[in-house]
Amino acid sequence: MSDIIELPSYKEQSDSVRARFADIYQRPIKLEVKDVSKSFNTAKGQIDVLSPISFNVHRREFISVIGPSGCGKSTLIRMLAGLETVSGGQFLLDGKEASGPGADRGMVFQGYTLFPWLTVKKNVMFGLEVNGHSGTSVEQEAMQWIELVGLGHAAESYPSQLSGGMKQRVAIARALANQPQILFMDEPFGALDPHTRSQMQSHLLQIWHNVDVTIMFVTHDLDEAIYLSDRILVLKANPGEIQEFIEVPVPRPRTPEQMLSPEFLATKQRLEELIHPKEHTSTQDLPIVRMTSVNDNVE
Ligand SMILES: Nc1ncnc2c1ncn2[C@@H]1O[C@H](COP(=O)(O)OP(=O)(O)OP(=O)(O)O)[C@@H](O)[C@H]1O
Repeated sequence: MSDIIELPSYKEQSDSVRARFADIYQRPIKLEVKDVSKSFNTAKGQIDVLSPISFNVHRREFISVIGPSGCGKSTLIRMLAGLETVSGGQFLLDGKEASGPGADRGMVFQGYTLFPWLTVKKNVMFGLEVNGHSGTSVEQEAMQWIELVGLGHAAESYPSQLSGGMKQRVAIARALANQPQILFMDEPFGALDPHTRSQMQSHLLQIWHNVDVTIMFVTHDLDEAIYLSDRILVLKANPGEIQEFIEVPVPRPRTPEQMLSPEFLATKQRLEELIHPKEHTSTQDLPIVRMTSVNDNVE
């Protein structure tokens, strides 16, 4: 008897998943990306990093962006966050052309970007004050966001007293405190150990469940992309282009146990095909590398 499990197509959706996507597409378009491209002028000449790409993101969607190294994921997110100029095309936020950074867009990076000389509470208050909030309500507002990310007990701690996961929770609180329409996250959990990373993923889903915010999340981790997202934007490199925009067929609410479900594995298989096509070679195709003497009995 064969022990190979036949996976369903990643395009197969249960009724509840299909209904969820129908609901998402009915929501207003939060972000409309129209033929946005990017080239850099370098000493060696012009590098075309992103070909014109177009896509829409609906209100309260969770979108992940994945693709091989150098395909332009960070560049795309940085342009949409207003931290990098676009070379061509435009993007609209709530129907209005956006350019430059604004309080309507928040950003969380992989590196810890907290001020080490300020407490957790003061770090979050700083973000609010920079964006024009003032008065006694700033402290209360900051505390609300700190509680939301589960760090009420650490409000008076300094960043050096926090673990990596806690620092990223403060960064999320600081970004959300300005109530952005879209939160851009660039490999925010990339520096965390696997256990903390998976805790942070569940935590982020919980935060997103409680806050009216649309999220675009860059990651290299296929499991992370599937676990978190409604849809996954898969880019290819040289130049960066959209390969596929995948609707994740895994039902919500998500739990880590779903990572072994047929629909999760089918989606992962599809992402592997798109991102690591060369790794789908048989071991017979690999060159033989002899690192031991052929006379050694190693088996
Ligand atoms: N300021 C810049 N000047 C010149 N080239 C740049 C600049 N920023 C990015 N690039 C180039 O653009 C390409 C895309 O970079 P980007 O960081 O967006 O890719 P990425 O998909 O996020 O990569 P990774 O997965 O490795 O983080 C790379 O070849 C990079 O060297």
